[in-house]
Amino acid sequence: MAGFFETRIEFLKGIGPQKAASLNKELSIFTYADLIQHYPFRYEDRSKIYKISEVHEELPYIQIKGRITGMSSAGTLAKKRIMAEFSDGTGIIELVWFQGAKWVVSSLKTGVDYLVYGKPNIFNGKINIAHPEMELFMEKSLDKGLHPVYSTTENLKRKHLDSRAIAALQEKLLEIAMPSIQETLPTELITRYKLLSKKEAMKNIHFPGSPRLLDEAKRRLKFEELFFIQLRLFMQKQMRKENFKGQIFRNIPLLNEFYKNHLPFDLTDAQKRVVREIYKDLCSGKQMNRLLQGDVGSGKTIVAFVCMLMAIDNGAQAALMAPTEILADQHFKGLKEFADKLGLTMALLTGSTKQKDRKVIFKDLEEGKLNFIVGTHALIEDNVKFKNLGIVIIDEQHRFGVAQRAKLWKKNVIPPHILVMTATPIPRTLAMTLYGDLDISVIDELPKGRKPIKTMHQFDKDRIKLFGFMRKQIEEGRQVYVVYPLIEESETLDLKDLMDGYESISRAFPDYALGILHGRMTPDAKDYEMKRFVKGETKILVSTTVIEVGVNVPNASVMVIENAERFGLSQLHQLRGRVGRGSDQSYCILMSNYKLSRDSKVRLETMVKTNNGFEIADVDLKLRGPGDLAGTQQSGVPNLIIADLSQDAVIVKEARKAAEEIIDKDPNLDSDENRNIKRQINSFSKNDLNWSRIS
Ligand SMILES: Nc1ncnc2c1ncn2[C@@H]1O[C@H](COP(=O)(O)OP(=O)(O)OP(=O)(O)O)[C@@H](O)[C@H]1O
Repeated sequence: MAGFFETRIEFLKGIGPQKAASLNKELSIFTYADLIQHYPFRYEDRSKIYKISEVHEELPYIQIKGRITGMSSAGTLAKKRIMAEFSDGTGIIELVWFQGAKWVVSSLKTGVDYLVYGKPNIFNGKINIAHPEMELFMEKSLDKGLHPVYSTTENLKRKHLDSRAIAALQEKLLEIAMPSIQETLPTELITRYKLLSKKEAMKNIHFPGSPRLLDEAKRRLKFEELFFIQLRLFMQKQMRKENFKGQIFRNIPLLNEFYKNHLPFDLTDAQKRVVREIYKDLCSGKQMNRLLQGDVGSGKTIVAFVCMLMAIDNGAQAALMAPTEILADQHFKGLKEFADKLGLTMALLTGSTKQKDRKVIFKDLEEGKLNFIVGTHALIEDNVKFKNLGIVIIDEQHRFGVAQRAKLWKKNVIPPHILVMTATPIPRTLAMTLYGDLDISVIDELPKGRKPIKTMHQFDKDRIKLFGFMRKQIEEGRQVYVVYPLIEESETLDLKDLMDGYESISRAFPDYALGILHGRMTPDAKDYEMKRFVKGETKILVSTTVIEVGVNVPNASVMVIENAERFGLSQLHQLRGRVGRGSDQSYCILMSNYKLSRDSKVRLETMVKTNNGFEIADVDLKLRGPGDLAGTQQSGVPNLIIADLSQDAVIVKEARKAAEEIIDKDPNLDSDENRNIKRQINSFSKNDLNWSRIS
């Protein structure tokens, strides 16, 4: 019954044009497929009755049975609160209704038993339930089993469809839909991963037969959703490997010379391993698409340079793209030293490169006079053309979109090899989904002699102690960063904080030169301040987060982060990564006031507890959820219907493994056992539906 699920919902009995309009508008439900995939967001267990004496605020939704023993009200007319005292003989709990609940007073009775359902909260030291669901108690109301609760069309009052009404629609739809629900996974996978069938899963996700069946239904549907995402990623990767030839860069004379004569240190084993992995790709004849993950300070830049040499060694050009001007500039200066020693030509291209210099750069690039170029996203512009671009290295990919990555491809007849470097640790589950079509290399080792950074959390009142500590470090020859938050919405206010901070530090350190750095300064002024700090002329750099990513001043050993509670975890980790880049013991001091939200507390405690970027990323993902991780919004976190990347790491791994094995064995899904998958995929491309849609 192809097309059944594309039927518009107004054809379902009980949905007239008004209800349909409200479902369309409020819940984006247009078709049977949309409705059946409008899964409950929680379930109510109406079989258990709690004693009031057992109730505490940590419990989720609960049910209690008892009588109203008194009513009262408080507040002004506009903000009126109505309270009922509710007792079951073991204790008393308060039920509360806020404004607009006049009917409560008139409809509630004393002297009769009620079943009350809601979420217990604590208010003024007392437990209460706000806006509970209430019904007169009858034996039959103690229904066994779990009841679905759906998000509803609350805002359109007149055409309101509450959760019960939606449940009734689901019941009707399921009944007629059953014969059309097709299995989307091969039997072998269902058996191996002990999954429910699609039909069973759909039935139980809406109307669970038991808590165990509900868990299994969720697992099955999450698995399916993630499996098809992974499958698509592997298919894309496979297609690229088949269709795109890569330039072969086998000769490495310059690289050898650099390695023997100019490399300032021995590469770590992890760096060597990654260089080998990349070299293998560049000799393979296939286009490389690789993600290089390495924690802050793990030495990715030198690996990038070595890879660029591989291209230059074979007559091609290389490009390195950074997310900010400061960083592009720093890469340029760092790499120029090496380039000069090897007699290579290079240029820097950013938004502030002057027009007349641009013209020269464009010409030289196109004529092949430049071996490599470092820049910001200015490199993506259409008028930047190369003679033969062999490799593109993108630092901090998550700030560029996937689309921008694709644009770079088109800069050469044979697409350039692409290496994406990221220091922001991405939790593995997210990396698998965001970068699942890339091969991944990891630098999981810091250069020798690095001491773990000591992190401390201090309160604002400890400032005198802090200044004493900073002074001691400076006297020992080190330098200090003091970072203030700068959040766009409150930029003026934050800038004032920064200036006040700068002034109080200059009063406390009249004998030392200070620098200041923020986003509103001109590029020249920023450059001047940064240079002074790099040279060691300024001892303290008071800055906003413009120094967040990649800035490398190995002599700086103290990072003070003001209002640390206002930063996200990955940002704190990035900032901390600006110290501990040399062999000195380094410190990170997180300053905050006393009043901290629960999340801020977890963030600061995590920072104190661990230096490991991946652990930090996992906590971050749990706190914020995948869609919200810094910079990932536009870069392809898929819109998931049921799976949750922050909770479902195990299922992501299983689904990925299953997808990989299938594509390895049967890349075109031709075998009989994969026909369910193929049918499903064909239906996606035909209808352009979400990848987890039912066929
Ligand atoms: N094998 C090594 N031995 C000693 N020092 C090294 C080694 N590799 C890199 N370094 C030095 O470590 C510092 C950090 O390296 P780099 O700037 O490449 O880090 P990164 O991985 O880019 O980190 P971030 O993402 O924080 O910028 C630099 O001063 C670099 O010269």
